[in-house]
Amino acid sequence: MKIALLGYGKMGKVIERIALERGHEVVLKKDEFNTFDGIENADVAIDFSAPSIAVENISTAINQGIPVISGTTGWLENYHKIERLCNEKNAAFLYGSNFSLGVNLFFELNDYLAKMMAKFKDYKVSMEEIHHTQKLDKPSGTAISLANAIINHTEKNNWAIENPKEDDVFIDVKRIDDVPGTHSVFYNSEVDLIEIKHIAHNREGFALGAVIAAEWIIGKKGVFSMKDVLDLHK
Ligand SMILES: NC(=O)C1=CN([C@@H]2O[C@H](COP(=O)(O)OP(=O)(O)OC[C@H]3O[C@@H](n4cnc5c(N)ncnc54)[C@H](O)[C@@H]3O)[C@@H](O)[C@H]2O)C=CC1
Ligand SMILES: O=C(O)C1=N[C@H](C(=O)O)C[C@H](O)C1
Repeated sequence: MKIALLGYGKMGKVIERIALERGHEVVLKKDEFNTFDGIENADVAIDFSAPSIAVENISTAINQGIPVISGTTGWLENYHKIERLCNEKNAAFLYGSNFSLGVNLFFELNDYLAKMMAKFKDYKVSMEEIHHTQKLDKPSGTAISLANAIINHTEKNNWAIENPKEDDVFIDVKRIDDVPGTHSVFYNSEVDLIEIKHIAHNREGFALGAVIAAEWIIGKKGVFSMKDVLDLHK
């Protein structure tokens, strides 16, 4: 398949290598120094760019009728706008806060644990996310997905990265050089601590997941998530 890479930074480069290894072709590497010229030749667009540019990248591809995979985080206040555009244009769009298989399994584990812990009020839930110092958004998109699942199943109503209120899930955000992404969920009581943790060793898992999602979305119409790609919940 012919791929337009929207964003050609740390992730765009790993995605390019994995896509070429899997026999695909890259027809556009869009960054801040060029235009969308050539996007019309793509079968699919993969957006790993920046919070400020993601909506423009995704809308441009959808308006051309090109299916889009987006892994960019930090733009979700505009998610419904993109969802509407996708439906209006009868196009295909898939956002994932994290494309790695490991994190998507971790999401399932987090969901199960949150459901189970909801009735054990002695345990206080909190989270931690650690990423490299170049990351633009906080908390991470993955941390927001994890927190939203906890909010769905417990009496928590929101998440907070500072001064948490009683009904907030506190997310402790840490930035340390070269950390690809570490997420932990804690349930702490007076007597013990339950912790679940995912550590990405590198960016390969994110990139492979994005290419697999791009292969999967060809020929489909609608708004999807990684649950659809991985056939979880079926
Ligand atoms: N969903 C997932 O599995 C993952 C998501 N991410 C997210 O993907 C995004 C990109 O991550 P990285 O590649 O590490 O970042 P990066 O900073 O290394 O690369 C971003 C690229 O976006 C493009 N870009 C930035 N500003 C632009 C502008 N104003 N106009 C046009 N192009 C622009 C440039 O090509 C830049 O190199 C981030 O939002 C990050 O949080 C990162 C890893 C995994
Ligand atoms: O910016 C990153 O690097 C990452 N971003 C995603 C996020 O915000 O959750 C996914 C991964 O943790 C790496």
